[in-house]
Amino acid sequence: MSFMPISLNLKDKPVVIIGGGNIAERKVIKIVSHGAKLTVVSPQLSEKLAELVENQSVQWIQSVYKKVYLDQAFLIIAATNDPEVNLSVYQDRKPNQLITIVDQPELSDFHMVSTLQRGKLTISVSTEGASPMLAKKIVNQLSEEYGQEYEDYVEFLRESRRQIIENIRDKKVCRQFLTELIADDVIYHSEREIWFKNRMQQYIDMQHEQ
Ligand SMILES: C[C@@]1(CC(=O)O)C2=NC(=C\c3[nH]c(c(CCC(=O)O)c3CC(=O)O)Cc3[nH]c(c(CC(=O)O)c3CCC(=O)O)/C=C3\N/C(=C\2)[C@@H](CCC(=O)O)[C@]3(C)CC(=O)O)/[C@H]1CCC(=O)O
Ligand SMILES: NC(=O)c1ccc[n+]([C@@H]2O[C@H](COP(=O)([O-])OP(=O)(O)OC[C@H]3O[C@@H](n4cnc5c(N)ncnc54)[C@H](O)[C@@H]3O)[C@@H](O)[C@H]2O)c1
Repeated sequence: MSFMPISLNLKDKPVVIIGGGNIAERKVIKIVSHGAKLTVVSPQLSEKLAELVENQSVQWIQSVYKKVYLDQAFLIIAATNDPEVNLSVYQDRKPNQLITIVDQPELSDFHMVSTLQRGKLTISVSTEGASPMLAKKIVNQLSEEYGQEYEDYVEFLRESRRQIIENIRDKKVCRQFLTELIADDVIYHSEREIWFKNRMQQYIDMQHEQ
């Protein structure tokens, strides 16, 4: 079996995590940063999770696991330290609910991946549970090649692409210009906005001459 990587928009989506320990904490911090509506079900919470509950970033149901808590969930994470409880969460889920069981990668519908974020650029690495540490190591290596400068660069690409599509009618020319934008010397160009403006003018002039 192989897992297909996709990017999820979790804004305001209900996510339920069973268990409030170290592993739940790591998952919660990532999920909250993507705007999900998170509920943690657990008799106890780690210190950091308690802080998130305190500042209302996360809702806490102070209880042991019960099936009813899964009702509204879009995603479910079974993250207790009791394999039997994690397994019942798995068995109780509805067919349209996606679940991760932190101690059973092969039963899970999805895995959290190791990611490098540079603004709108996301690089994700997965080993499907074979070695999360290797995933992390590869991300660390990539973080040197794709430094902070990519955040501004990808913003520049987004805006430039919008302008190109708006102003250049010929699809082939459009593609040629878009390809020029991803050359290495553009990434590190100190005055790339000016370069882009001039280049755009050249393309527009060529368009008028035809
Ligand atoms: C990517 C990352 C995201 C995140 O968790 O946020 C993540 N684990 C991370 C770190 C990490 N996890 C573990 C260690 C200790 C070293 C070790 O044991 O290897 C470290 C290293 C560290 O902490 O530095 C132990 C571990 N992890 C799993 C098991 C269960 C098992 O294998 O049975 C055990 C053994 C439990 C035990 O028995 O002790 C299972 C899963 N962990 C996953 C994701 C999913 C598969 C992702 C993939 O393979 O690519 C999957 C299947 C399910 C899931 O949780 O979604 C995050 C990357 C770090 C980062 O980027 O910061
Ligand atoms: N996926 C991963 O990345 C990863 C990494 C390391 C370990 N693990 C696995 O994750 C498990 C949890 O690890 P941890 O370090 O977070 O453990 P932990 O002991 O810190 O936390 C366990 C949490 O589960 C809660 N809990 C226990 N029984 C419960 C129940 N019936 N209902 C609701 N909550 C309940 C506890 O109150 C506690 O908050 C480990 O047993 C291990 O198998 C997974």
